[in-house]
Amino acid sequence: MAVYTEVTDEELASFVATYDIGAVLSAKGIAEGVENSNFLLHTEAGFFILTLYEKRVHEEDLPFFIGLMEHLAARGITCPQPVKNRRGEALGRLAGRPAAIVTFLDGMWVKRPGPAHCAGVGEALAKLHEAGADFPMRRPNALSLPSWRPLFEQADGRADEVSPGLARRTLEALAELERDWPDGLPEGVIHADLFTDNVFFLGGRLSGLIDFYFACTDALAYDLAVCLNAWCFEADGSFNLTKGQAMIAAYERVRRLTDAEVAALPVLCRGAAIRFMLTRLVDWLNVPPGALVKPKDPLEYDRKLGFHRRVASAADYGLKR
Ligand SMILES: Nc1ncnc2c1ncn2[C@@H]1O[C@H](COP(=O)(O)OP(=O)(O)OP(=O)(O)O)[C@@H](O)[C@H]1O
Ligand SMILES: N[C@@H](CCO)C(=O)O
Repeated sequence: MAVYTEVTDEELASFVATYDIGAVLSAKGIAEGVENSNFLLHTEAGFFILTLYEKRVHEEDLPFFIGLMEHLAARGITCPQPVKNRRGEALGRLAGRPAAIVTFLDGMWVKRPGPAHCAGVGEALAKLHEAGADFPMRRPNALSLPSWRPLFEQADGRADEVSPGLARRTLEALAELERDWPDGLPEGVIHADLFTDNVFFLGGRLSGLIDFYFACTDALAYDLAVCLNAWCFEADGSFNLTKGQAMIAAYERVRRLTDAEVAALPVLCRGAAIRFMLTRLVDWLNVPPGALVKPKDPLEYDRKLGFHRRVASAADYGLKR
């Protein structure tokens, strides 16, 4: 459960009193997520999500995230909407952290996605890319290639404690990525963390997207690589070609990939895998004392990286041309 910051009843009541959403009836820490502290907030006006932004979210980036959620919603993407306080502000401070209240989205995330869910995500991702095209703000991806070696260094020589050989495999993959990382691909707003727990479904249909706190300006096809990693592998570590096909085809029905994006897909998938392996590794080795959080397994992404390093072309992910 991700609650890093505890909030007293008094602090919460006076924070909520600055909004027009009635008094607090209850607030429960949410048993999912690893990044921020999230609470399901029930007030006299209904249900909301209260988020306290933690270590990886920089306060100066919050206007980008808040503005993006408003921009996307205005273009038909269902995502949480920041609730403004009586002074018209979407961002406040609570228990010493930056904090916001956003609207509650109905739906459930799926633990075992099938090809139809993957198709839903492919379509939603391409629509998000199109809807973000005229978003005026920019935010560089703080977790792209230049950050990976420093992240590995934060693991402080302890990678092999997690799995023998992990340090060598990671350093080899990093060197390949530093040599092969593509330039000049079509860029725009990307979600950058569209994992299964950030996509809600209602009655089999995709009903909304959440957790825009890694969103940034980067190669659009990198976002597809993140989703192929997060949605299209089986528990035994194998890549499910049917799911990959469904996701890529649905994406391309909305936005066709360029030849350069198709050629770059394998290296982008390797990059996405190492990004999540490294943040998981650092978190695995540094669980804050007393935090209610279950760190995620870095080795899942080490295995995915191993698969991508053997891939020859985008056809191995199910792209048909
Ligand atoms: N707007 C929302 N409506 C409904 N439920 C939400 C909303 N925002 C968050 N949640 C719930 O809270 C959980 C954690 O939220 P979120 O994914 O934003 O946290 P996080 O710590 O940033 O997680 P992650 O590890 O995915 O980065 C979600 O899985 C979902 O159950
Ligand atoms: N989605 C990420 C956690 C949030 O960055 C992961 O599964 O590692």
